[in-house]
Amino acid sequence: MPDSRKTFTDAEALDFHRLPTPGKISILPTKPMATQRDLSLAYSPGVAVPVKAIAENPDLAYDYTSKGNLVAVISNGTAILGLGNLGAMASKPVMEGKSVLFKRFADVDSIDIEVTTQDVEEFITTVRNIGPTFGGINLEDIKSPECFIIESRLRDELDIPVFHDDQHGTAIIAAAGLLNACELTGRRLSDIKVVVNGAGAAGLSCIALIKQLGVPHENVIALDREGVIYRGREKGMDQFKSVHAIDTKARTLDDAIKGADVFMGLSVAGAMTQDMVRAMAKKPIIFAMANPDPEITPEEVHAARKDAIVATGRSDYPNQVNNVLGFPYIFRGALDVRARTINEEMKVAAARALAELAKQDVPDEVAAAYHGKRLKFGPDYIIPSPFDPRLISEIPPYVAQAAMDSGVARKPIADIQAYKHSLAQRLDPTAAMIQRVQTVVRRTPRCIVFAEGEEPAVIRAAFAFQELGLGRSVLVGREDTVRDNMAQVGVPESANLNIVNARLSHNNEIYADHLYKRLQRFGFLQRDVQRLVNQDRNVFGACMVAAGHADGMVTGVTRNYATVLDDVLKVIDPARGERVMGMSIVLMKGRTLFISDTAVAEFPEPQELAQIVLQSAAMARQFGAIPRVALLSHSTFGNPKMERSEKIRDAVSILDRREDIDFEYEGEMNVDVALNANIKDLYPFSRLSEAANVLVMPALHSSSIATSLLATAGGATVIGPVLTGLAKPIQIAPLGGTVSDIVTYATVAAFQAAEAVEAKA
Ligand SMILES: NC(=O)C1=CN([C@@H]2O[C@H](COP(=O)(O)OP(=O)(O)OC[C@H]3O[C@@H](n4cnc5c(N)ncnc54)[C@H](OP(=O)(O)O)[C@@H]3O)[C@@H](O)[C@H]2O)C=CC1
Ligand SMILES: CC(=O)C(=O)O
Ligand SMILES: [Mg+2]
Repeated sequence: MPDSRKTFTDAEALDFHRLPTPGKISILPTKPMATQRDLSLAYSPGVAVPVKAIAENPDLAYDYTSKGNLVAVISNGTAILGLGNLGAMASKPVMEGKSVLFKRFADVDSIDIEVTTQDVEEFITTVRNIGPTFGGINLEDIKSPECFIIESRLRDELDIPVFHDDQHGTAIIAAAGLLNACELTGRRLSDIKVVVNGAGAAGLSCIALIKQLGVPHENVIALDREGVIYRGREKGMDQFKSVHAIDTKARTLDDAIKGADVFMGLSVAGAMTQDMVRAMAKKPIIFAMANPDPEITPEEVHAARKDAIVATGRSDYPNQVNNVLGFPYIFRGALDVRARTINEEMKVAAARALAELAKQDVPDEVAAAYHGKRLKFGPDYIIPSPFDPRLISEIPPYVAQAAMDSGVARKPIADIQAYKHSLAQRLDPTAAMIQRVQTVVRRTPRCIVFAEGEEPAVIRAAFAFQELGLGRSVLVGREDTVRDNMAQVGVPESANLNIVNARLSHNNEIYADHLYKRLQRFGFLQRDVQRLVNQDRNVFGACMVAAGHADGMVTGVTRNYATVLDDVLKVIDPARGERVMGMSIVLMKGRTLFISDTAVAEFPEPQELAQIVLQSAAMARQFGAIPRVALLSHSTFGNPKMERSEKIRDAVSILDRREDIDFEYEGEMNVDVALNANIKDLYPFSRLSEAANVLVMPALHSSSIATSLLATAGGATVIGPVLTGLAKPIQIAPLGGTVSDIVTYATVAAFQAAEAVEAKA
């Protein structure tokens, strides 16, 4: 079945996994390993001290090793998503994916382990023997009924949480969705008739949890490949299915679905038909949760019934009922109290907390995940989105509290409110920032010119930009070449990308006139500017933006920064009262820094530095930060006395004389004083209330060296230099930039254009 929703090609999925480094995870040290002394402490002989301590008291492994924040994702590949038994090795991409989601959503360190056995005893022995290494074990994609035996035995034999995600993770999310869908359709759990297709790991666990929440045993019909699981059936039965067998005349899904209120699919793609949907009760609730393709698509359901509430396991439809909403947060809460297990109380607490969260007002970041659409509790929003940044603070405290109340916490949390507040800081700021930018862009989609439109990477970026709902893309280039390259990189003809050939454009004359007016007194003849418009794609693209035929431009992949900037400045002036400058956004764990000027002014004078401070603060604000600006130097508040520091001191004095500054700034100071709260205590008169987040550098070489160093040696993500101070949004991507670099810069250009529109409104 061709998947019309897919926004990537198979080749892109493979490249994503292969490049730049194979796989999705790596391991980082948390201690310095630089000196002989470090080595003596970390390894022999220093390591002997914690070894002896743990030998005496194994619980100390939580204090002296990474155990307490480490979860193993373990599979044997016997039920990979809905793809079936494809073996341990084939399951590795999914398991790495789960590991990366643990980290991304809940800052849980996680490693995937694929066990190459389908023998239950062998699998149990393997996991039992390696179990104590971890703070918890997440079993994944192990087929039923073996998964039930494996999980139950390991839960008994290990004193850490062992959680089969496909069973309980899925059940928790499905139960949360069901609670809300019932509320929306005026149903009580005690009255509903439920059909569950798929009586495996996920299906049977969903049935158990919804029964625990109040759905009567007789009201649930379960089906497997053999049809209805009725009392007395013999074929294909086992003790786990038998528990849910009921007295019924129904034998097939067609029989069972008649008049049902709820359908839960945990089986395979295409198992449900439109006729079955039509046969259900009023306002049917349909959770088609098979992955990667559901039992029935939302389009098919809605074509058959307008009154249905539909959920799937996929991220590209509303109502994603997927265990990604559960396992990161459930383990976060469990690990933080060093829980011995994840029990029923903790699961119910998670389900109820998730259901409640969907009813609260939705923040912008969530809207971003839904292409800028505002969400409100209702049929298309019964469950929070996986990108909801509130999940990390809202779900784990309930899980932790339930663990404490039910007596399975080794280390109770004394102040649960303080714990709740600490959780948000675990999120990587990169994702939050990108989401904030995308929210604004999607709310006001803009048209962006990709000046180097014949380049394969640029074509792919333009396609991705449009597919991500960030705006319209215009490629500048010769149509034949662009189309040939589109075919080569697998961008379909139907992609609807606008291609403009500079030489053939009917606006050519307008652009040449515009340029001639600007350049005639700078040695350019009419024919010179005509040649520029025809031949220089940066000039042509910038002319499109200047004339209002596009909202912004991205370029820079094929030419050096200075040349590109020079081309652009031929066409576009600085904004009134501003200077053209570059700001780099540096994202490191727990910290976002804005560094400027990283692009233009080589040795800024005091007046220029003051202007850089003003623009940097404004831009940091645009990106969602409360600016605290440090004007950096080699010296701190006059020590040591240096000639170059005088300029910085003068810039501070200029700022001091202004009366319109509504943000914190201070200088001159060295970077350690700006960023290190302890050193800051030596200067109690400093006007920075906390560590600085905007660093204004004394010169271009220092800003450029600092940002490159952070990126290469410090592992930071650096976005930029983001160009600012031009009258129109133009962004210059790095020479040889990747597809994702180009998309990022195009998004920033679109963000600046959208902000300008919003500021005018
Ligand atoms: N959205 C989510 O978060 C999650 C979704 N899932 C999805 O649920 C599905 C099942 O996963 P899981 O429980 O782990 O796998 P299992 O292998 O444990 O169970 C699969 C079940 O589906 C049944 N089945 C297979 N084909 C059909 C069919 N045509 N009609 C009715 N029943 C059928 C099997 O029947 P039999 O017993 O006769 O073999 C079995 O009971 C997968 O598609 C998976 O992607 C799973 C976990 C989470
Ligand atoms: C989501 C998931 O775990 C599955 O489909 O198996
Ligand atoms: Mg799974």
